[in-house]
Amino acid sequence: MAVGPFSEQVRESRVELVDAWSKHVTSLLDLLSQAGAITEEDVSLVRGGGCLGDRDRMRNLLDVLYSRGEDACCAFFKVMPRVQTASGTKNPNISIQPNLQEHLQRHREVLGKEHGPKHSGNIKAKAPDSRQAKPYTDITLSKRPGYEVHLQHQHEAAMVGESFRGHAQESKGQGEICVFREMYQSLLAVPGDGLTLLSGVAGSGKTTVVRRLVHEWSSQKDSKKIILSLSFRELNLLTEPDSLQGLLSMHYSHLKPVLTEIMGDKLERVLLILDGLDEFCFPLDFKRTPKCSDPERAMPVGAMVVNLLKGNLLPGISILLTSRPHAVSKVPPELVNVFCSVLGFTPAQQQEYFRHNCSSVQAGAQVWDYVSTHKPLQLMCHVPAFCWIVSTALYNGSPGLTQPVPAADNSKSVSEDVTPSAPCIPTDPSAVLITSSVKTLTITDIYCCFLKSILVFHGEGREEDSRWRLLQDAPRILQESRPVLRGLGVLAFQGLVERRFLFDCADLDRAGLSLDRADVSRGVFLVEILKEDSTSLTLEKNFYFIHTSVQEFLAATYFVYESLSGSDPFAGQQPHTFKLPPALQRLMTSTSKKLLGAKGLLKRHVKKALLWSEQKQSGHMDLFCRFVSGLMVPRTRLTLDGLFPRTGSLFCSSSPSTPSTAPPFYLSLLHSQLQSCSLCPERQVNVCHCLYEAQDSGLSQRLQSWLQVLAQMPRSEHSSLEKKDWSELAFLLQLSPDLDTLKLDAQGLDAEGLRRLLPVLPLFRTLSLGQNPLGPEGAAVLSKALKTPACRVERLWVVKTGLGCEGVRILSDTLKDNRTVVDLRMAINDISDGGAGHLADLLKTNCALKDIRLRDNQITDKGAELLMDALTENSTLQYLWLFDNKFTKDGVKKLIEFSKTRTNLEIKVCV
Ligand SMILES: Nc1ncnc2c1ncn2[C@@H]1O[C@H](COP(=O)(O)OP(=O)(O)OP(=O)(O)O)[C@@H](O)[C@H]1O
Repeated sequence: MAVGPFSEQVRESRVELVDAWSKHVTSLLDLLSQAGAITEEDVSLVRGGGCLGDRDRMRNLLDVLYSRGEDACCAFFKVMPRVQTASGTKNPNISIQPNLQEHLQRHREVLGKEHGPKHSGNIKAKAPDSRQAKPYTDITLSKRPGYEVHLQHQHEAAMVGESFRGHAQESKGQGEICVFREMYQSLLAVPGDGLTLLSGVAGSGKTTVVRRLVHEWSSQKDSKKIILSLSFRELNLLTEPDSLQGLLSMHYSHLKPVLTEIMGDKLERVLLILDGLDEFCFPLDFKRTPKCSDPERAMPVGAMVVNLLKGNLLPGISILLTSRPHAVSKVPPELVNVFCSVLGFTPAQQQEYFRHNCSSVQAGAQVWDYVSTHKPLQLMCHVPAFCWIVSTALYNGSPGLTQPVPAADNSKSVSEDVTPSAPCIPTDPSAVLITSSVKTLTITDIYCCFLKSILVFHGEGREEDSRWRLLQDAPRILQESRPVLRGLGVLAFQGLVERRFLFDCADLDRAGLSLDRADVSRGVFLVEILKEDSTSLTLEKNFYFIHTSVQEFLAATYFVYESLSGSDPFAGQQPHTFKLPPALQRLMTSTSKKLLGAKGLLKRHVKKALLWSEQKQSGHMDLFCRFVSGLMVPRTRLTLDGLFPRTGSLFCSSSPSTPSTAPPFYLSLLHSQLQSCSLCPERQVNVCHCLYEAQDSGLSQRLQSWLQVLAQMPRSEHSSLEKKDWSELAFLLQLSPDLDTLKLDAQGLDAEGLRRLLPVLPLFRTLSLGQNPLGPEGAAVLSKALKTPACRVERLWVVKTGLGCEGVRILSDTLKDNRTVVDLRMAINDISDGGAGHLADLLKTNCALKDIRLRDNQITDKGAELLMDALTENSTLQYLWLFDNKFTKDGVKKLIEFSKTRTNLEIKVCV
């Protein structure tokens, strides 16, 4: 039985509680049993056969609650306000600590316990030794006044590491780099900063920052700040209007007696944390929500949040709001005082993370060595949640991931009598991964190993077994896990289709995942994959996958499993459309199976999945498709041997060994998707990620050729780039965090090619794209890149790119709002006086450009006049190159004279 603050309060306030609540004992019993906090047996025990009075029944109830522990006592305090509202009685003061300081001390203790450091998902993690005493690895953040939004239509996994690119060189315009301690100090300062918005991709550590902040504050007795912390996941459960006062007193019942005092004259001391805006399912209408400044007035929870963020409710408090990037734009920029981004772990912090979170220093070093030599992996490891997934996968080591390496003698004999597909097993499992580089590592490989390691090593009663015995037994364990994995897959897939990330007990039941069943190892597994959402605002249990990428992986596992088994993964997944009766559904499936055959059906399903993701331009299916592509590789599936049905010679009749690429039909499906011009650039890059996961054999050669192009090396005879697919280059560039300059002069790059590079164009400081047929359409693409809020382009070199007057017009319009480009080179573009006029308009408002080069552009004296006129209003331009244009002698003279009048401006012209 867990004793905590609520149990203590039940014990200590026994007399007051009996006095005040005996007359409500029947309602309390009803609500507590509905909430599952007490059992039927408890209820009859409390009633005592019907002959007891209210006070005795109340005493019995308190005894039962105390014996049931902290959760039951907490439930008791939560149902109290409901009884109170229903009966209309005034709340009896149950406080035993009338003094504000004592209440705040108690509050600190409660929050401190709730926000204590948690070990990552592994419930069987060993007790931390002295090396692991540090529960958090420091994380890198950036901080700046104001607001920043990210590229839309991009899966957040694709944005991983992008923020670091900008900061590697300097932090100009991107905010200053800081660490947790600085953020902690500014958030706990009195008075505070108003609204601080903390943005970061999934798993980047926002909630961990919140936990650490609250935990450290709880032990700082002299802190003047009073922290109140709520998560949007909890707020989602408030379907009925409520007042802020009601909400807080329900959430923090121990603060109830002093809430009015806190909300009265202590507002500048309050820090309200609202965690996970992206999960909030109610609309936030900042324009039309009625203003409300009364904390006692009931309103829908969306209106409450709007009024809090606008400062109508509790004016003067500080707020820390956390969100994934895609939801940041829900908040109007003018309300945000400080914008922080979680950049994640730097390589040094990753190394430190592995040192502290692997079972030994040596294991940590090996994992780091491996990660640091695999760029795609290292890029993903900027995100702490990936570090955990990667270290679990790598450390536990699944030999299925790689080819066998020469095994130690003693292990060789062991491996020989394992299943035929099991590879040799060396003495140290991690060594398999660390030493072998036979197979390219994909993200799917990592997730397969992660899942296998949890299933095989983390089950109840497995710790005594040797790792080798367990690995030998893995196919059996995986086969036995099929039902539970299928259930998780159904849940994950359905959630993905409906964009749902929180599931209730009914969802779990429908997926056959009832947690009540007495299957211990299955329970343990579920606990590691599905986290219970310990909401304190209602008593309903909710669950979410430990990380969204794990949900996406399990959805893909389910999808591929069903497709390989000849079933339709989409069956029953269209809740809003007409559903066939199950018998008819089965009949149709078996008929199409006969007509199409297993191979035809599989083709049909994967095609549908790819098309489906293509239609979801939001990108939320990107990672799912990557995993499906990875799992189409028979060798990758081998890591989860025992789980997938054996497809025999379905797609690999000619191959005696397990194929290490996806079947040809699948690869050609991806290639034809890549050719499609209707796909948006981000989706096209994702198709390349899919090709990478599917182990397309030509991809690595083509990437090598792209590297030669980037290095401006003469194309080798054996170059595999007969036809350039610019999406592949965009893919390659996404994996290259160190690139600062994109130099693609004279590469035949046209507007369509440039469009495919769009996701990466804004990331570079120098874009050198001269001598390419870009034309005005290309200028329009560049314009989109320059409009991206995260744009870093400083030097835009588009010499001889066929821009013409129209292209210059498009670029000039965009540059009016751009603050990053300082150097614009557009010689030999035939821009004429019309183009010069557009640039002149630009110069009247732009304060960033320092250098413009316009050699050989058919500009006459008229164009020169327009430019000089505009330059009288511009004080930032330092160089204007006008060689080889069509000026008269008079025109040249005027330009030189004008230049002399400007000390900071040099105009170059042929004399
Ligand atoms: N500073 C840290 N030190 C060690 N581990 C960390 C740190 N930050 C995050 N982690 C690990 O990453 C996991 C995910 O972190 P967290 O839940 O804080 O991310 P998040 O940004 O809130 O994600 P989401 O947007 O999905 O809610 C944690 O469970 C923990 O294992």
